[in-house]
Amino acid sequence: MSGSPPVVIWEHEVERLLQYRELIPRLEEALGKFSKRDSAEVIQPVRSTVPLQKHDGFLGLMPTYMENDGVLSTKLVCFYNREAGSSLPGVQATVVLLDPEYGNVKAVIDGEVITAMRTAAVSAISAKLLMHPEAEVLAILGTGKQALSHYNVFTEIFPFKEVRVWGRTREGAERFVRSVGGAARACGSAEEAVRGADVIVTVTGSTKPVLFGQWVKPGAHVAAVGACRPDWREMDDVLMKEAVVYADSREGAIAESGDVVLSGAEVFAELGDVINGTKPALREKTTVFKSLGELMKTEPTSFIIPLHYGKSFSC
Ligand SMILES: NC(=O)C1=CN([C@@H]2O[C@H](COP(=O)(O)OP(=O)(O)OC[C@H]3O[C@@H](n4cnc5c(N)ncnc54)[C@H](O)[C@@H]3O)[C@@H](O)[C@H]2O)C=CC1
Ligand SMILES: O=C([O-])C1=[NH+]CCC1
Repeated sequence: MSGSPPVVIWEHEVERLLQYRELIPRLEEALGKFSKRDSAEVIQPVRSTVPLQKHDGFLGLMPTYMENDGVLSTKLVCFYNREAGSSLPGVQATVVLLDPEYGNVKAVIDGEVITAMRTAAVSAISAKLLMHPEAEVLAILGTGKQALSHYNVFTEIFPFKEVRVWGRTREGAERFVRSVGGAARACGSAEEAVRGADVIVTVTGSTKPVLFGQWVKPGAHVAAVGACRPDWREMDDVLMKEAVVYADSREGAIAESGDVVLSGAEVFAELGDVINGTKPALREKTTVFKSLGELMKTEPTSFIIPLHYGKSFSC
């Protein structure tokens, strides 16, 4: 096996193979394993980041090893602070799967769909655990790739009665609404989108707060996905201090989230702690899930390979 060249699996194939109904339970299991901090289950250091100063962006290196599952991979992700109207992508990713025994590369997999779907699936897990069970109104701030994957999974698995979308430009929000067949409402301001919402998803490239605590309904759940640098924000101090804060990785949130670092908010628990039953899901409180994306690019990667080979492939 070590002599075989790597297989290349690209966007359309990943799209064909990944399904939320399979991804969500596998990610729940992986989040739980990670929070046990058992090195035979998952080793995943906080992402190393290389600044791309000239291009106002960063390269993130995200290795994971799951010894018990025999899976070793790293994601390479570039993310940028783009000007309004830029036609360049905000995030680009590739996942490399290695053989842990030989050290050779087994597969190079497009990371766009994995990043979009995995991130949205983990936010959906946070909402499953932390939102009010009768939540009716979803607000999405942002209109890019993550906005679309979050719209797709949240409307697939929860019965929201209303979906509101706000974007940096009115046209962007209207374009987004048309792209999902008109089932959402474009809002003229973030405040209009957020007031009274039960669940709020922030998926912007903003480096300054776009979501303010004074707008947020008590008891709402916020899945905060953007602002993955220690000096970038999506939420203000009021919200960060009022809410109970959960994260995918405690170390990641403390090192990389400007909303956590600059507000001084405490991370109450990881989602994996809630899944493992070691920390409570405080649904009645206002909750923020701070997603850094640290976790489990490996998990979808590992099951794409057998699916690609019609289940008969052995690693
Ligand atoms: N937590 C995680 O696991 C992940 C986080 N991200 C982050 O999520 C965010 C969204 O990612 P994508 O949808 O892939 O990017 P994208 O480039 O497709 O979309 C970004 C959206 O943010 C908007 N935006 C940019 N600057 C803004 C500002 N100052 N105010 C309001 N809106 C603004 C853009 O108009 C666009 O609608 C980025 O910050 C990205 O770094 C992306 C992937 C994974
Ligand atoms: O996990 C991920 O792919 C990213 N997190 C922050 C920017 C990209």
